[in-house]
Amino acid sequence: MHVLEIRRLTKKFGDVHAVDQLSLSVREGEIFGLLGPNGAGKSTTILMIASLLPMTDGEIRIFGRNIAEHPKFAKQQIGLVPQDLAIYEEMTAYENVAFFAGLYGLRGKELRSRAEEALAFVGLEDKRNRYAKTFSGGMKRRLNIACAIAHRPKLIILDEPTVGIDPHSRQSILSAVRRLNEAGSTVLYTSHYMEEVESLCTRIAVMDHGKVIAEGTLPQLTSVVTDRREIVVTLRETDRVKEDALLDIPGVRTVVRDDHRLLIETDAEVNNLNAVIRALTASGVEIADIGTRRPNLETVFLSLTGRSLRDD
Ligand SMILES: Nc1ncnc2c1ncn2[C@@H]1O[C@H](COP(=O)(O)OP(=O)(O)OP(=O)(O)O)[C@@H](O)[C@H]1O
Repeated sequence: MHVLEIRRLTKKFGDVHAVDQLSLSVREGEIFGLLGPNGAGKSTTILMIASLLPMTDGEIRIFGRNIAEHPKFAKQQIGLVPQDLAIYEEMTAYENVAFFAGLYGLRGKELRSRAEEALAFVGLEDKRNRYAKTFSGGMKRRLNIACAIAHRPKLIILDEPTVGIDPHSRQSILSAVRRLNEAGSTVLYTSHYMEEVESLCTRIAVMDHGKVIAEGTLPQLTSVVTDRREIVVTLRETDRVKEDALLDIPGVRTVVRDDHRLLIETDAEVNNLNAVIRALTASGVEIADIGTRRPNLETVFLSLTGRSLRDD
């Protein structure tokens, strides 16, 4: 059964194709990852799924029903955790969750027990009476999640829920997502952190410029680049790097600068590490660290687009 089906979804902002003929399906029970760099179109896609932004073209179905024809049904099935916090600073944690649960039609005893349950889910039960304005960034993100899940939605959509928060809150959020999934919710999770998507998601769509450029399980996605390996060099500064010299080395396919790192995609069977080190030192750069790694989602993105996922 498909919880979500998107067909040829398009959103234009003037001349910008934020989402461009995007099609994908999410099956019941999945944690489906939407991975892409900033500006790929993830948030725009999610806002259209949640009926918060009109689409330019295309179709979205939730449990087989077109959301344009069944907006109320669609809304009941979805719990949206938006990227921008949607909580009230002047209300307590409990009041926030109860308010959103009320918007979804919960009342009385049921509302109270579901609100408590949602707070416990994100580990905020002992902070229930504290005002949201006193919370840390990570606690606000967790409260944001509690607000979206009290009505027990079948599809939970989280838009980059771990951006800019402390490691403890990040782990707590990832664990809450796993437990929500184990308790029966299907999850659509967007991120530009490849490590999160790799460890959390059962299936992944890689997005770039409003389109899905690859889709599958992690082994399926990385199988297209098993003949590759990545040399990751950390440098004191990348100004002096001569990309042409690196690209002349046998086996080297692409060279991408990513902040203070150089990502060099190379054929797996060619032993060219020494040649890379020689080329770098010859151009006068100082190597802080160098290593190789097997293909991961970043390699997949690099080989498909010639850019780093963190090229933002
Ligand atoms: N309201 C808007 N008006 C004009 N352009 C927009 C609007 N919202 C988004 N865009 C543009 O659409 C494209 C996709 O943006 P979107 O926010 O969906 O990307 P994203 O993958 O979610 O990235 P981020 O991680 O930065 O949120 C970008 O080029 C963005 O500038």
